[in-house]
Amino acid sequence: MAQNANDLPEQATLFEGAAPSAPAKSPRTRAAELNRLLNTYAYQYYALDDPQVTDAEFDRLLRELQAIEEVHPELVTPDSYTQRVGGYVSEQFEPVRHAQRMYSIDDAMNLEELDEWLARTDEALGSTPEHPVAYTCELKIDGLGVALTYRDAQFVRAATRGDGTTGENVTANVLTIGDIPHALARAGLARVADGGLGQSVEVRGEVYMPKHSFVRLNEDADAAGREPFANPRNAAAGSLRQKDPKVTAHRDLETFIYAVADEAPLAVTTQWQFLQWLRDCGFNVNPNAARCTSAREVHEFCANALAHREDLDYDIDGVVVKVDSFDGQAALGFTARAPRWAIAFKFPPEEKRTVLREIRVQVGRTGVLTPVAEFDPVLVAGSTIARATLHNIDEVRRKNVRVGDTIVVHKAGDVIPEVVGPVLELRPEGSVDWEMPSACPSCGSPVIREEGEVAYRCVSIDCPAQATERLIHWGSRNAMDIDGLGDEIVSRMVEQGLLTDVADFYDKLTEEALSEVSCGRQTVDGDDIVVGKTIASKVMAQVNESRGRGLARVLFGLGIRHVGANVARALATHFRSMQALMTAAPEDIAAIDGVGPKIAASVHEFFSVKKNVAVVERLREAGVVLEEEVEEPDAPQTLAGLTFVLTGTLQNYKRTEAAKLLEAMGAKCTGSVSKKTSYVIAGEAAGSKLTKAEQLGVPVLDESALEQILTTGQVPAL
Ligand SMILES: NC(=O)c1ccc[n+]([C@@H]2O[C@H](COP(=O)([O-])OP(=O)(O)OC[C@H]3O[C@@H](n4cnc5c(N)ncnc54)[C@H](O)[C@@H]3O)[C@@H](O)[C@H]2O)c1
Ligand SMILES: [Zn+2]
Repeated sequence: MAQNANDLPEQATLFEGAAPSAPAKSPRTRAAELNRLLNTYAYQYYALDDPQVTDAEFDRLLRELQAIEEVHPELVTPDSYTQRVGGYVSEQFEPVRHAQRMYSIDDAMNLEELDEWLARTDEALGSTPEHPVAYTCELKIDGLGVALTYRDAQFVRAATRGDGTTGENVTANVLTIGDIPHALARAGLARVADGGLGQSVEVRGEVYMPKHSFVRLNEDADAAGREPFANPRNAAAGSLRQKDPKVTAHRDLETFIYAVADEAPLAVTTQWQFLQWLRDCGFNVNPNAARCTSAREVHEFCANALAHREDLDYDIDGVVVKVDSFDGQAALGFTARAPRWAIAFKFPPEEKRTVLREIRVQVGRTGVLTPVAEFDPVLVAGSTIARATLHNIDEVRRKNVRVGDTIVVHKAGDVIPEVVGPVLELRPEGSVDWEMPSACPSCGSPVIREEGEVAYRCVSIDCPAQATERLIHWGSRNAMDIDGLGDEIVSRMVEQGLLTDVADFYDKLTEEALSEVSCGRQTVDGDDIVVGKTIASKVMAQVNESRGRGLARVLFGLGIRHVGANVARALATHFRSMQALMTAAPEDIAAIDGVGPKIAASVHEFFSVKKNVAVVERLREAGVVLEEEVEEPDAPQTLAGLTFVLTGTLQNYKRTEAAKLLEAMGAKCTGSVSKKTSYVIAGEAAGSKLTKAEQLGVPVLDESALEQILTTGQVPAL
């Protein structure tokens, strides 16, 4: 075990909220004030997907309110924040009343609180050394809770948690999420009271955005001058709660399902069995779960989860510990806002204090000036960070940070370094608000701020910073992916005139010249260290290889304003060749899903500049592929593991043709019926195979069922 949960990092004191020295208020006043704050913050968080304080700060305020109410029960009102499940129902969506309430989960902020809960629960359920109470430990996915309803085994509705009683109907949006089965798979239905027919089953889980997709989405937001999302949870919520499901479809969302509204019709008796049932039904279930029968095992699971938190491609904010047996759960029941049979062990936020030394302005490849906080290096969540983007001047103002401030930093969604805010008590005297420079720090041209835009930019065509950033961007991971092209080396090459535009990589740069470039470091004797032959040849091999990356990456790499990785892919998929895109009318570009007039205008503008067209032509001459091979997406392998036998005459298919289609979804098709056959599909005048199937009890489907399988990828309930 790499880390013991007892060694959890200490939590930094937070920067806002009631200062410890605030004059004592009456409990009633403070409780009212806390309720007001909590409601405001919750509204911004749930309704607007735009949190104004950190989760740790929010939880601290909630805890303070709970503590006051514990001592003064007379202050507990039905509408106190402690009595409700946070969340809002936006008028954008049709309201949905949940058949069973959706709850929050009480928190354990440290191991002592977790142990207290375990001891209390053990006691309530009469745990003994011979028959210890079992707990299922699961990762607490930091996403957005949703409820999915299946009727007659078919997906019919999705709703957000909302305020727990009423949620938002987001069915159309959820339909665009790839991993949600449209029909419950057979293996799971076998364990529903009447085979699933006529039953309405509501499962619950979390919609989340993978970390790598969150990073890409924010890169796109930066390229388009849109506001980035604060963390993957907000990105997921913002993406799902869209008026237009088409927008949702372009966002990468995934799910983990872990609960059911009413377990009565299911032939399972524990959470552990239930998770298997969900898998049998075809749901995505998180593989990192454990059934534990002692506090020690629960601790181990928590420590392990914390140690591996960063290896996961999704954000987790703790571990949920649940009483395993459904009978035990029923015996304990619920409070007003949470089940008594579950607890969320919350990971401490990895927040650190450091000192902001400088706000440096970076000139991006599109000329946007970005303020970047440079602070004393600190170790946060496993790596040392020393800078974080502040995005734009509005953000600098909102965060209220000044050079010289002691600041709190963390990693948003565990990945992106971020300044949380200043520790105001430690602000040095005489500090002043930071101002955007009026001239470009790279070329000295005056900077401008376009009407209605947050960004300041340098519009000088020959700005060397823009050239450098463009060249670095061309080599970046989501663009041409040229490994070994460090920022320092690129800017040296620009200074030395080796590189001016991206075509130079292919028709000008030589291994020889690259090997002589200084990499910005010096030997102890003060001599420049150069790139050298070995690295130069590796980089040039990557440059050569990058010729074949395809149109989408080229388009993204060119750094056209508003064209992020996702838009580039949409354009490449639609037009398939640079030529077609370059000659396309703006209306045709704008008509593509997820593009629109603003991007279309920007693309059109880019190709109306002669210099840009010349660079593209040189890329073509240098053998860079400017076409996109669009592969037809493979059908999801929803029938994997199933064996079919086709017999008789089908009306609309040849048997071989139908077999091919089933095989494309992962099924096996054989010629003879055995005990291993999952299904026989029988057309007209089926003979001995049908009889054999009936003898062996192999289920028989007709052509309309086949039709359903081919359209939904799932075997309909029998
Ligand atoms: N920053 C802010 O302004 C702000 C405002 C409001 C709320 N919040 C944050 O939101 C959270 C409180 O929200 P909450 O009431 O939804 O509680 P919660 O998110 O802490 O816990 C309950 C939720 O956990 C989810 N969950 C994830 N994995 C699960 C699993 N394996 N099993 C069961 N449930 C699982 C479910 O959706 C469940 O509803 C806190 O973290 C709080 O800090 C922040
Ligand atoms: Zn400039």
